[in-house]
Amino acid sequence: MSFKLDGPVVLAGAGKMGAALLAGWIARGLQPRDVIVQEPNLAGDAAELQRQHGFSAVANLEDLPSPPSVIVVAVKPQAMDSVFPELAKSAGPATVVMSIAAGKSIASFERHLPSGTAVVRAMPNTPAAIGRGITGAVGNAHVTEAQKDLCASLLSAAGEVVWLNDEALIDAVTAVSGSGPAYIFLLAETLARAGEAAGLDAATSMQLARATVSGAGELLHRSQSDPTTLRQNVTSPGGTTAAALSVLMREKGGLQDLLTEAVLAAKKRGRELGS
Ligand SMILES: NC(=O)C1=CN([C@@H]2O[C@H](COP(=O)(O)OP(=O)(O)OC[C@H]3O[C@@H](n4cnc5c(N)ncnc54)[C@H](O)[C@@H]3O)[C@@H](O)[C@H]2O)C=CC1
Ligand SMILES: O=C(O)[C@@H]1CCC=N1
Repeated sequence: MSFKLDGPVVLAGAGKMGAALLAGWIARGLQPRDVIVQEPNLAGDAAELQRQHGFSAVANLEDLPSPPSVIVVAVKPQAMDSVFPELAKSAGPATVVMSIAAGKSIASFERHLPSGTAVVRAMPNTPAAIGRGITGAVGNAHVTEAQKDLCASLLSAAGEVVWLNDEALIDAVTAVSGSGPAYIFLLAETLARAGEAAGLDAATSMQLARATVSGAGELLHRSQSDPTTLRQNVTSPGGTTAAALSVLMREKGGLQDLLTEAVLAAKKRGRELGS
């Protein structure tokens, strides 16, 4: 994968999501000398990546040596007010600012950045760490084709990219795929506990649940069939799966109701984080 750069790629915030993106970029050929991480507390996966690859790190955005091609903002939405003034000083006229912060609108960045600054708002997810993430993204009118290509290269190093033509959809993307991995991990946890209730020991039940969730995910990934067909393939008429699905798919309070309520709660929280 090629990254066309006029200046460094700066990652502001190398926590869980920032480190996942960074791992993807380096794995797909972004040279560590082209990366600067801004992180007041370099630890965990990001510190390990630095040990392995030796990119530079600074504590503050004001310490950057030259205007970046792109600043990827991966700090918590709640911390953004302290980041905006630093961003405004460090972004040059050719810098694209790409935020992955939940809820934070393009307009909130534009208010703090010099007029005409290119801003992309993106929402990735943690499978980015293994190149199997998916990101929804949308840019403002100042994003050039070259800047869009650069952002697309950085995001596609982490998996699939879906460009949206309406920023209003980003909170829904956040609720489905940004937060979505947590729903699937909860499914694995819950399935393991349910296995214990059915008589299995904890370790065996977790082994079965983990392999089932990851195997079903991989089958969905590789198969041409849609999820409905794959589900039907498991379900023998009058059999065990049908018995379980009659509980999960019951008309009131079934998985459909619960997941819809959960996704709408995540979407609402995204809006709140932005205001
Ligand atoms: N964790 C996830 O699954 C996803 C997270 N996001 C977004 O990514 C962003 C980061 O989330 P996580 O990586 O989960 O959080 P995190 O807390 O693990 O990482 C945030 C990092 O930003 C650093 N940071 C850098 N400059 C900072 C400053 N000036 N003030 C405060 N902290 C500063 C913190 O030290 C920390 O390491 C959030 O905005 C979140 O909405 C987006 C998609 C998925
Ligand atoms: O929980 C959050 O707010 C972030 C955004 C999407 C996933 N994690």
